[in-house]
Order: sequence, then C-alpha cells, then structure tokens
Amino acid sequence: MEMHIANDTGRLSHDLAAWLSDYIKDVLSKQDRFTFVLSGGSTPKQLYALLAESPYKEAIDWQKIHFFWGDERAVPFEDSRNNAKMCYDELLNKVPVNPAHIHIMRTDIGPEESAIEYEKVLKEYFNDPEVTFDFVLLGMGDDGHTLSLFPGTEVIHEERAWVKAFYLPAQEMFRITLTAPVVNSAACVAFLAAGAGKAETLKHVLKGEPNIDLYPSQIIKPVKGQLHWFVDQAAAGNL
Ligand SMILES: O=C(O)[C@H](O)[C@@H](O)[C@H](O)[C@H](O)COP(=O)(O)O
Repeated sequence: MEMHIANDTGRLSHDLAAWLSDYIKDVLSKQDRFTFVLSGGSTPKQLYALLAESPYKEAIDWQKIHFFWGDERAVPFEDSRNNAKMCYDELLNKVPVNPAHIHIMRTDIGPEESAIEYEKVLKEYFNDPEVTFDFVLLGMGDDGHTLSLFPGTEVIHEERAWVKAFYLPAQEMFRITLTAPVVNSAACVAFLAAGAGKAETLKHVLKGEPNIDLYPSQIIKPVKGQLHWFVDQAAAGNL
C-alpha cells in the first residue's frame, strides 16, 4: 500500500491528477484501452475539474478511456444526488470522451435489473475475472463505507455477484454497487479521502483490528494490483 499525503484538498487533487495522468499514459503505452471506475461523493469533484482543464484535458487520451461507476444512488439521472450526473457535469461533458465508452449504472429501470445488466456489461469487458479494471477511484465516508458497502450491510460479504442492488433504509433509497471481489481484481485502486471528519475512521481502517462490518473500507485489498491512499493532512491527522 502506498500513502500520498498532501497539505490540503487542493494540493491533494493536484497530486492525484498528476499521478493518474502518468499512470494512464503508462498503461496506454502497453494496451489500447484504459478502464476507469469513477467515484461519486463530494471529494472527487476537484479532481474531476482539474482533469477537465489544461494540461490534463490535452495530455490524456480520452478516446481510449472506458468509464464505469463504483456505485449509484437509485434516483433519476437528473437528480443532483445521482453519481453519474455529477461525473458528467464535472468531467465527462468537458473532455473529448467517446460516448460509447461510458457505462453508467442505469436508474431508469429497477435497481435489481440495473445491477444484472451492469454485471453483463462488465463480463463482456473482462473475460478473466481475476483481472478487471485498470483503475478504480474510491471515496471513504466518515463512517468507513466505500462504494455502497455501508457498515453492517450484507453486501459487504458478497462473494459471487460483481454488482448488487439493495435497499438502504437509513437513506430511504436503493443503492447499486460493485462488490469487493470485482474491485479487488483491479490492477490499481486509489482511495481519495479528505477532511478532519474522516481522521478517526481512517485510523481504524488502516491501523485498527480488522472489522469489515464496522469499517467496510478495510475489505478493499487488491489481490494482484496496487493500492493507493491519497489523503489530506486533516484526514491523516490521527495516523
Ligand atoms: O454514492 C456515494 O455515496 C459514494 O460513492 C460514496 O461511496 C462516497 O465515495 C463516500 O461517501 C465519500 O463521500 P465524500 O467524498 O462526499 O466524503
């Protein structure tokens, strides 16, 4: 595991943008597509805004990038809580991507159906289940959740399905999420976490006893791939 700590979220977003741009370039020098899982939440907005500007807008070969999502809130696309909508607004509408390479988790159909459909899309891409995405961007909630793997939910333990839908009573909504096995088969996973609200949780996730039911982010351990944590000083405060 590699830690990257920056003074503040602005610096952190710059560091990750620069690191990611180099990583994409390196991967694309060896293969002709790059599969990228985007994250929802508020923290990545600055990163997406940077990627949509110079020098990254020109430096990244956007046509070769295929986009996926780690999780989705089952609300209409136009709803401001929709993770895909946020990524379009901040990034995808601003860079020259190929629309055919964008794979959102659909919310115009039932969540269970959407999860089944998404799993099919993924299985068409990745015929070797041991090798999936080139890059997965993850956030961590103040409660230690990542993706839609919330503390105490059954989906944390899912071993077979790649994508699951379930009802989250605390938020009164359905969620659609990638499961741990498909993320742990990625070539590279990076958490982006910022703010003092995450400091205590981050200490438990990284230094505490294993307890994935309480701190689901602990379940993310790529089997063969790299794991990076990009955190600001405030979130790293208790490490
Ligand atoms: O749909 C979601 O809720 C997100 O995908 C979620 O997993 C997010 O990444 C974390 O909650 C961190 O969110 P912040 O960046 O807003 O702290």
